[in-house]
This record gives sequence, structure tokens and C-alpha cells, in this order.
Amino acid sequence: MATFNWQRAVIKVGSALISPDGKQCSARYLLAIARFITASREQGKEVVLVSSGSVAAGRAEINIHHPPSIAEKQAMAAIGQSKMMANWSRFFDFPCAQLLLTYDDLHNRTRYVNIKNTLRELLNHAALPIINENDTVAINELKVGDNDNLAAYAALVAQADTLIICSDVDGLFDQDPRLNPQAKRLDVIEEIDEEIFALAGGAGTKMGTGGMQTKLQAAQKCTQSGIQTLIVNGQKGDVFDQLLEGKINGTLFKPVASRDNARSQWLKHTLKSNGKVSIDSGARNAILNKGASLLPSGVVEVSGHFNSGDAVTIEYQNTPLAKGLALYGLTDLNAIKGLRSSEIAGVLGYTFGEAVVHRDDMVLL
Ligand SMILES: Nc1ncnc2c1ncn2[C@@H]1O[C@H](COP(=O)(O)OP(=O)(O)O)[C@@H](O)[C@H]1O
Ligand SMILES: N[C@@H](CCC(=O)OP(=O)(O)O)C(=O)O
Repeated sequence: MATFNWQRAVIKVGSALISPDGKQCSARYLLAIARFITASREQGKEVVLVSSGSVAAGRAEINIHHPPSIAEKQAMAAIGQSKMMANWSRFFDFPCAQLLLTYDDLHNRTRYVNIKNTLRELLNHAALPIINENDTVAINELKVGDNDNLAAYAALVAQADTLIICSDVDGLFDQDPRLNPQAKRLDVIEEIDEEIFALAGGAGTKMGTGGMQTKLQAAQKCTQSGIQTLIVNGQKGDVFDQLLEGKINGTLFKPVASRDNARSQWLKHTLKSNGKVSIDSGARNAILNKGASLLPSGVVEVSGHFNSGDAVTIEYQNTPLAKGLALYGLTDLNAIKGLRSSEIAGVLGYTFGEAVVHRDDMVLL
């Protein structure tokens, strides 16, 4: 059995676990998962949940006798979403927070930053974020389409170190175990290549979407960004007892890049800088020697064309020191430069937080 360590995980729970009979929400499998979440938080770890099940939970409320149209599924999701949230909430004595996202939200820079900031605050305040696709607005190209890939995006935006996909199968097998009972589980995957993709089939039940293919796509996105990914059987309570002891009764996909490295490379090389933020010597010292965020008090001059969420270069006396994602756009930053963070709300009428560039979103050059 492979072992692992983690600090912040996204846990994805599929429809087959939320609604095993495909009609309404059930507590059958969720109790063990909820216990795992609570015990992990008690160990000081952080959890974000990606939960499917809104369509399945709403299905019983809409009386149709043909395969549902997209609009009918959207209606089911709208009915089922609150049932699914209520089903989770009853297991916890901390707040559960609902986040409904689309592909568009995750690929629009400003929205992405807003999602990231919201997640950060929810975790700071010990709430449990529960993410699902916003099925009302998302069809076709707006949709992530399956919650495995949504969970991978969630792990990226939440800056998690681990993605745990809970399914109705014990992990990745060398062939679909539903079709061949002789299939053997693969415990550790070093790298996801074509041969690994060739093992994966589609969804196993009418409740599931995507099957092993989408789980592998999710694992590939995460492992390439330094996030280890697990597929475990969420129907088996002892799997979660073992996870609490750091043992994986499932498949572990190892990261193929270090997390810091993947993110630094992205910030450094992939993101185009849209502006310059010149800082004073105090801010330079805080950034270079103390690992601090950039606060408005240290900003001297601002130039370029950037909005909240865009990348900027941080300079001291014309020498680039760092690159990062600005929480404030050019106009806002011009208005708050040199001020204390506590003055931001008074000047702008709102605040995106006390930092101009948060340390998590900064890379030294
Ligand atoms: N190589 C494989 N290893 C394991 N499961 C596979 C494989 N190929 C296809 N599957 C199928 O994928 C299913 C899990 O995906 P899915 O039905 O979408 O569940 P979920 O609701 O958890 O997302 C399994 O029940 C299994 O039948
Ligand atoms: N948003 C949909 C997600 C459907 C989906 O991806 O389901 P699954 O393959 O079980 O993770 C729902 O909540 O029903």
C-alpha cells in the first residue's frame, strides 16, 4: 500500500456515492467521508469538497419517463443542489459554503482571482467550501462537463497539494473491473502517459459521468502542477481510516513536477506582465528577506495597463525583483499607493484584501 502526506486536499465525491440509487441523496457512503473530513481538520489539515449529485438528488422530483433533456437535467440540478448541500451540512458543526462554478469562471482571470480569494477566506475562517458546477448557466462550451476535471481546477485554484477522487471503484485497474473481474489494481502511477489512458473506460453506472477517462485527465492536470492525486473507493469506510493513517488503499498518481516549481514557472514564464509596480526599500526588504506580501504602503509608482488578477512586475529602482498577480488594477492601485492597508476601504469603498500582491501569488526573479 502506498503512503502519503498532505496539508490541503480537494476531495471529489461522485454522484454514485451521493445518490447510490440515483433517486435522492443518501447518507450511506457520506458518513465515512464526513468523518474523514472532520478528523483531518482536527489534525490541522485543510479540505475543499467538490461534490456531484445535484442532478441525481433532483431526479426524483421531476416526473419524466424518457431520458432527460439538458434543460430537464438543469432543472433537476437546481432542485437537487440545495438537497445535496443540506445532506452534507448535517454531518458538520462548522459552516459549509456553496460555490457554483463554470469553465468560464475558471478561465476568466478576474473571476479566477475572485474564486481564489473567496476560497482563501473560507479556509482562513475554517468553513468547508463545497464546489459543484453551476449547471443552470453551463451548457456545452461553458461547462467543465464532469466533476473530475472541475475538481482538478479546484485543486489548482485552491493551491491544494492533494486531490482525492472518491469513486465507486478501488482505483485504476489494468482494465475496467466491471467488465473483467480479473482486472488488477495499479497502486502507484509515476507518470500518466498514453498507455495509462488506454486502460481507462467510460462511466460505470448511469449516475456517473466520464468514468476513468475524466479521472485520468484530472490526475494529469494535477500531477503536472505538482499536486498528488488519489483515486479511492468512497463506498468503503475503512479506506478513509487508512487515509487518516497516511495509507492509500487505492491508486496514487505521483506529481511529475514540484508544486512550487510548476507554479513559479507559470508565474515567471507563462504569464505576461501587464504593468510595473515600483516599491520602496522597506517593501524590497520585506519581499526579499521576510517572504512578505506587497502592501500598498510600500508602493511608490505604478504603470502599464492591468486589472485585478493580471500579472505585474515588481521593481525597485528600475530593477525587476518579483512578478506576481495584482489584487488591485492600475486605477485602484494609483489611488491606494503609499497608504496603510486599513485605509483601502475608505478610499476605494471596497477592498480585495490588505495586500497588493499576495505572497502566494508572487515569484522572485
Ligand atoms: N481501468 C479502469 N479502472 C477502474 N475503473 C474503470 C476503468 N475503466 C473504466 N472504469 C469505470 O469507471 C467507473 C467510475 O467512473 P464513474 O462511473 O464516472 O464514477 P463517479 O460517479 O465516481 O465519477 C468505474 O465504476 C468503472 O466501471
Ligand atoms: N453537476 C453535476 C455533476 C455531474 C458529474 O460530473 O458527476 P460525477 O461523474 O458523478 O462526478 C451534478 O452535480 O449532478
